[in-house]
Amino acid sequence: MKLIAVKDYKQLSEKAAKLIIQKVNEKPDAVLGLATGGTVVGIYEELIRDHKENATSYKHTRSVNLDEYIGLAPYHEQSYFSYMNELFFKEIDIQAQHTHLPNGQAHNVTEECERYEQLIKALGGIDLQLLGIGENGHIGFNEPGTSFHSLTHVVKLAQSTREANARFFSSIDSVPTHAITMGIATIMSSREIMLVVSGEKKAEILCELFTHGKTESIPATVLKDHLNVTVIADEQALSVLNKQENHTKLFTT
Ligand SMILES: O=P(O)(O)OC[C@H]1O[C@](O)(CO)[C@@H](O)[C@@H]1O
Repeated sequence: MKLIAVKDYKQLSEKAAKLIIQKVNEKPDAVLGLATGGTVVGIYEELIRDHKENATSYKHTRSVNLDEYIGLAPYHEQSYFSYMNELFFKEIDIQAQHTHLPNGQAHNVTEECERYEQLIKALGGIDLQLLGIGENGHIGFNEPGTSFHSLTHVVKLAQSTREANARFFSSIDSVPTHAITMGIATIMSSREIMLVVSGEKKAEILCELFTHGKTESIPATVLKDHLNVTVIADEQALSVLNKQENHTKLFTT
């Protein structure tokens, strides 16, 4: 894993956006794997700013999102469908029919998982997958213990994940209990992966990611097996790792 250390959240957002813009300029019909959550908000803001100032076009770009809650109406303000439309898609020129999320309202969620997996294949696979990380090491909604061989599937959300995401809802009871997520093998099939990590709350897990061997109890450690992963982390997120002896060996950038 290549590590890019940046000063703060602003620099993280700018750096990550720059790499996404580069990808879209190189390959206008790229398939972008997109993420939700708090960390990536600044990246979408940067991409929107760039789209308005420099006219980077997403007209031919396709997108697939990592995950979606089960049971929220698509237009519920906390559905990831709403999140993506409100915070990104409606501000750029991406075509609605080119944007994809799992359907958390499907009658048959197992079939929906299969459909989503086939869709990613039909699009030709993911060129660049953007990832955040949960405090417990989850990627997408793949909680600790998820098989590294998993494809798109239904997950029961860890209580800690529901608590972490409760800040977006009126109360913890309103946070859905289940979600559909790309599996770990689905994520790993992306040609390139960018993991963004910001803030003190992520410092312990980021340190574990770099210092721990590969283990299904820390889903993100699977990324060590991927040949093209860039981690962008800010000073606060790196604060625990920076205290480790020999940590500089881990830095490639
Ligand atoms: O950026 P945040 O809000 O800390 O979330 C980290 C990760 O957790 C999730 O929000 C899921 O809980 C992912 O979508 C995200 O990548």
